[in-house]
Amino acid sequence: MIDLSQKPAQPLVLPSILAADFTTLGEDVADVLDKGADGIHVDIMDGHFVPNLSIGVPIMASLRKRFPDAYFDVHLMVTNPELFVQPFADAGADHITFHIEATAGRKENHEFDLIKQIKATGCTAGISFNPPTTAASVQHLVGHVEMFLAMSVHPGFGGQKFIPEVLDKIRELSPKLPDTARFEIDGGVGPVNAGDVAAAGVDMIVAGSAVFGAPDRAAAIAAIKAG
Ligand SMILES: O=C(CO)[C@H](O)[C@H](O)COP(=O)(O)O
Ligand SMILES: [Fe+2]
Repeated sequence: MIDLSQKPAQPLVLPSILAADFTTLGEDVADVLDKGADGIHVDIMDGHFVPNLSIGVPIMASLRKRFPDAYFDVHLMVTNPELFVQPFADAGADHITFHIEATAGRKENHEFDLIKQIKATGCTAGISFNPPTTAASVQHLVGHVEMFLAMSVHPGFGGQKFIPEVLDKIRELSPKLPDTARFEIDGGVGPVNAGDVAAAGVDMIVAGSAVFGAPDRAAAIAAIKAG
């Protein structure tokens, strides 16, 4: 089980099930957990915040039922995160990340209400920010969330090309985090750039295609951890 308050010796690797085969999802998840994955990244898309749909609460519940001890990192790419926090927590999420962009135009301090709502469920809370969003836009949440998630692709689809400019934002923000908070990156990360992202200050790596699409998943996970 991942404890976000502890800095890991090596970056943690969380395969995104967006790149799994949904007809054999349980087998794919069992396989990557067996091959060294530290947890599973669950991408939730509403067709509104991002131009794609993915999965919903029943899949989360089935995964938790089959994998009672696994760590599930839920990434909400939705316009109204407040509607989905409790359902995903009830379905078995350990951690819930929402997007700062989803709070634009909402009432002042909406992000603090969301963080409070997530923590009230017993989950840890994360804030995500898209490639065009500055690190300064989320800096006021240092000390309030257990995880920062830098998107290194435009959210909505797996298998996209890594946007290297995001590394500058990670270098800017990561030294400001307390030891008890983690920095995650999501999108286009694999063995070829894992060393660069770790050097920039990331200690949790989401990898979809680079793990599920690898001929040797154990080797891919080990290579991402090793950088
Ligand atoms: O949030 C996401 C997309 O919005 C996914 O987690 C991400 O794209 C992972 O997939 P890959 O490693 O294939 O890029
Ligand atoms: Fe994601």
